[in-house]
Amino acid sequence: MAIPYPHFIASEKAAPPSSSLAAVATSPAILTQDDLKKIAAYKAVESVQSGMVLGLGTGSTARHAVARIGELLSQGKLTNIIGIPTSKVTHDQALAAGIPLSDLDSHPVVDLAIDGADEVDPYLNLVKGRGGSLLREKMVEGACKRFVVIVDDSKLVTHLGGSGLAMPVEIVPFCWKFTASRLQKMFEDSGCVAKLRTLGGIDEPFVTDNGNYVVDLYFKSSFGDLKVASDGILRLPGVVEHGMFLDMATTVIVAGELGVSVKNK
Ligand SMILES: O=C(CO)[C@H](O)[C@H](O)COP(=O)(O)O
Repeated sequence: MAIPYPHFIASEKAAPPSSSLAAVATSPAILTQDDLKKIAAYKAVESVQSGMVLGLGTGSTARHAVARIGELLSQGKLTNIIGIPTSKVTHDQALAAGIPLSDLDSHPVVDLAIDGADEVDPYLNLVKGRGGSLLREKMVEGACKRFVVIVDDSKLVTHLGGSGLAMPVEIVPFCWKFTASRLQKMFEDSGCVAKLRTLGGIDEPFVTDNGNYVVDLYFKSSFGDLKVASDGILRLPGVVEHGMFLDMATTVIVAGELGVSVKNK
C-alpha cells in the first residue's frame, strides 16, 4: 500500500531533506518524474547506517541517493561509509561528494546496494542497464546482503520486456553483428528486434566502462520463462552479461503521485 507523502514528510523530520525535496513534497500536484526519483532515493538512504559498505548505483535515480549519502556524510550524520561504485560516472560523482571509495577486490561483501531500474515486475525481477552499466551493477549488487531498488511508478510492468523498451545485453565488440543476429534469432517467436546501441544520433557504437558494446533487444510479446531466457542468452559466446536481474532485489521502493510504497521480498 502506498504511504501518502504527508506521512513520508513526517518521517523525514529526523533528517530533514534538502530544500528542493521539501518544496516538492508539500506540493504533490506538481511532482515531476525527477521529484519522484528523488523521493524514492531519499527513502532508501534512510536504511544506510554508519560503518556500512555500500553499493552505489548508476542513473538518474541512483544519483540522488549518492548525493544524499554525500550530504549526510558532510553533516556528520553518517560516518565510516565505504562506497563501491557501479560505473565511472558514479565513481566521479561519489568522489566529488566526499564518499570514500573501494572495490569488490578489497570489499567482497557489500552491506547494502541502492540502485534504480528500468523495469520492475510483480516478483521484483528487474530489467537494468539502459544506462549501460549492467555488468558492474550485477557484480556489485550480486555481492550485497541487501539490494534496495528505487523507482518512480512508471517503471512497474506486468512482465519483463513489457514496457516495449530495450532489454540490454552487453557483448564483446568482436563480430558484434553475428552475436546480435543470434540474439534476435533466439527470440524470433517473441518478435524480437536486436539493435546495437549507438551514441545519440550517430553511428558510433556506445562503449561500456568495460570496453564492450550493448545490443538492445525489443520484444513484441512476452519472451516466456525468465530463467530459460537468461540461461539461453548467457550460453551464447560473445555475450558478457544481460540486463535481467532475477531474484536479486530484496526491496523495491516505488514513488508515485499518491505516495511512496515499499515492497519487500
Ligand atoms: O541500470 C541502470 C544503468 O545501467 C539504471 O539503474 C537504470 O537504467 C535506471 O536509470 P534511471 O534511474 O536513470 O531511470
